[in-house]
Amino acid sequence: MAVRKKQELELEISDIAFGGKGLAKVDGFAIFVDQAVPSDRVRVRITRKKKNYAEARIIEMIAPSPLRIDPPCRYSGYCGGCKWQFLDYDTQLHYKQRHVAESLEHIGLIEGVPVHAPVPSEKIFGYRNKMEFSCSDRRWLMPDELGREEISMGFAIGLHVPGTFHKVLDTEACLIQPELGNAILGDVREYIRASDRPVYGLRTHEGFWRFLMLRHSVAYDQWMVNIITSAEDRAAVQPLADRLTEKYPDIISVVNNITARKAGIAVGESEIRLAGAPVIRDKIGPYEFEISANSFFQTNTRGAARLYDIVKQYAELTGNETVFDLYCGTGTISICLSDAARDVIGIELAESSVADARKNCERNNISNCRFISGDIKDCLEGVGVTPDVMVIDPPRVGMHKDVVRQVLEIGPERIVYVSCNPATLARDLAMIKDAYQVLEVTPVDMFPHTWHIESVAKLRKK
Ligand SMILES: C[S@@+](CC[C@H](N)C(=O)[O-])C[C@H]1O[C@@H](n2cnc3c(N)ncnc32)[C@H](O)[C@@H]1O
Repeated sequence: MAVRKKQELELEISDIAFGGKGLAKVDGFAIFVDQAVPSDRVRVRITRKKKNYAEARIIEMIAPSPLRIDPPCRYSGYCGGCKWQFLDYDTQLHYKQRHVAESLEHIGLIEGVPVHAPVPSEKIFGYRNKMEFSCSDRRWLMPDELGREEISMGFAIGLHVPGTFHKVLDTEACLIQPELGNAILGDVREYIRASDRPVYGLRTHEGFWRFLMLRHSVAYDQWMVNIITSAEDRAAVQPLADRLTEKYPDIISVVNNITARKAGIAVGESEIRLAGAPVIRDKIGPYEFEISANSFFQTNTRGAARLYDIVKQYAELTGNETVFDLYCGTGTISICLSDAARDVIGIELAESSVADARKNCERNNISNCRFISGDIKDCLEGVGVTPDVMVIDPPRVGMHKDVVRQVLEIGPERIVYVSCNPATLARDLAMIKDAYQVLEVTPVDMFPHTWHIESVAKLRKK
C-alpha cells in the first residue's frame, strides 16, 4: 500500500525508534509516530512522506498500550521538556539500554560487547539543577485552556512545545526541577505580568523580559535566579530581586543577564549582580565547584557523580598514570580523577570553561591538573607527553576525524569514552576498533523522561 501525505491510517505500534518516536510498519514501510509507544493501537495522520519512511501524528488513541502510565505532569505530551513521562521508568531504561546496544551493533558493527543495564537516576523528578523558562507575548494553550475567556493569550512564561521556538506554555510547575523552583517561578510570573515593561515577542523580537534561569545547588540546597532581559533597566528588575531574596532565604544569588541578540539563548553580553553572591557552589563527591550564571555544569548533579565514578573505575588508575581529559569542560572529570592519577591534562575549546577549571582546582587545593585551551584537533599532538589513559567526552557530534587519527597515533593503553549520543559513540568506536578492544559499556541515565542517555565505554589497546 502506498503511503501519502495527509493520509489517515490505523496502526499498531511495534517498537520505539531513535528519538523516542513509536515505529509502525505498513507492508515493510516505516512510519514514525510522535508520542506513540509499542502496542498502542492508533489512528494517525501522515505529516511527512519521504522515500524510505514517513512521519505521523496521533489523531485518535484506539487502544493504549499496557506500557503506558498516567503521567504526573499535566503538560506531558505538550511540553518539549519531558517526552517520555507516559512510560514507566523501568521501561524508559529498557529502551535506552537497547538503543545503546543496537547503535553499537548496527552503526558501529561492533558485536558481543556487554552493554550493562543503565545506572538509574537517583531521583526521577526534581533532578534538574538548571532550568530555563522563556517569556513570550503569545501563550500556547493546553486543550483544557482553549476558549476560556479569563486566560490572557498575550503572556506566557514557561517551556516550549517540542521542536518550536515560538510556542510557549505558561508552565505553572515543572516536576523535573526541585519544588522551590516552582514557587520562585510563580513569584516571577506574578511580578512580570504586573510589570509595565513588556514581555519579549519571539517573532517580533521586541519587549523586555526574555528568560528566567534557575540554578540549584544540591549539596547546599541553595538557589541562583538569573533574569535575562533585552536591555539594562535596573529599576525594573531590582524590586523583583529584593522581593525574592526577602521571601526565600535559600536564594543566595540574583543576577541579571542582558542580551540584545535575537537568538533564543539565555546568555547575556553583560551581567549585573542584583543581590547576594555572583555564584553558587555545588559538590560532586568531595569536590566543590563554583558555578556562575553562564558556567557549564552537568544538569543532574547526583547523576554526574555516578557517571564520574564509572569513568574512574574504567580508568583503572593506580596513582602513577598521566591522564588526558579531552573535551574537559570546567574540569570536573579531571578533578574527580586527580587523587588517583599522577597528573591530569585537560583540553577544552571554551576559554571561560578552562578558566573555571583552573579556579576549581585552586578551590579544591589540587595541583596535579593542568588545562590547555584550544581546539583538540590543533593541540593534541603538541602536548608533548604520552598519556597512559585518555578520557574522551566529546559533544553530541562526537570526535573530529583528525582527533581520531591523533588518538590512534598517540595510542594510550586505555581509553574511557564518555558519550551523550549513542550514534556518534558507535561511529567513533568503529573508527578505533582495529586498535582498541571495546570491553564493556555502561549507560548512565542523567535525563529521566527523555530519550537521552549517557554512556561510558571502556577500551583497551589490543
Ligand atoms: C560533553 S561536554 C564535556 C564536559 C565535561 N567533560 C563534563 O563532564 O562536564 C563537551 C565539551 O567539549 C567542548 N568542545 C567542543 N568542541 C571542542 C573542540 N573541538 N576542542 C575542544 N573542546 C571542544 C565543549 O566546549 C564542551 O565543554
